[in-house]
Amino acid sequence: MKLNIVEYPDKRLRQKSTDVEVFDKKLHDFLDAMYPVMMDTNGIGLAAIQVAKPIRALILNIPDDDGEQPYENLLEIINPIITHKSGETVYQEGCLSVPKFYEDISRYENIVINYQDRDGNTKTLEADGLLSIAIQHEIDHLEGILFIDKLSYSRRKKFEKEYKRMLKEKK
Ligand SMILES: CC(=O)Oc1ccc(/C=C/C(=O)NCCc2ccccc2)cc1OC(C)=O
Ligand SMILES: [Co+2]
Repeated sequence: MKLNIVEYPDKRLRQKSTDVEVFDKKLHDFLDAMYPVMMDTNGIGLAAIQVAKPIRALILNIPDDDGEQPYENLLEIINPIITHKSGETVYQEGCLSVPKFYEDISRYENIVINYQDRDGNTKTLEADGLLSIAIQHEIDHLEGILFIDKLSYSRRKKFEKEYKRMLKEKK
């Protein structure tokens, strides 16, 4: 199945995603189809809503020390729940649905999540660093929240102006 990335300001990105209930081949095929979409656009994280499927599923492949993203680093996180969060960290985030924009966003430094894998098995994951940031960024997508929503009023205004200009140039 060919999946295309939905880009801001498309209203579909604002939908709240619903829990995955059935862990069948259809789900597996969809997760398999998400992977090249993320990897072909230099992504490190992608939520299902970004390919127009409002289900609580996200994939991550955090680059390792030499910047590689081997397939075995792929994380498929379904129905995530954050059970612990602490500390604070700031990172310049980007998003495949908001191309060419990067902004400093504050997130929790450490989180623990419960989630299910593609077969419905419940797992627990403790994360810090880039993985923690990425998980929080992607879980926001499941609530219809984008990283640009976290900008101050003035920074958001600046973003909207620049983004509108970029959209006009694209036409
Ligand atoms: C031109 C452009 O838009 O560049 C990009 C922007 C963002 C991205 C990917 C962003 C991404 O994977 N974000 C996942 C969430 C996340 C944000 C910050 C830290 C961890 C995880 C890739 C880009 O490269 C291309 C070719 O699109
Ligand atoms: Co994103």
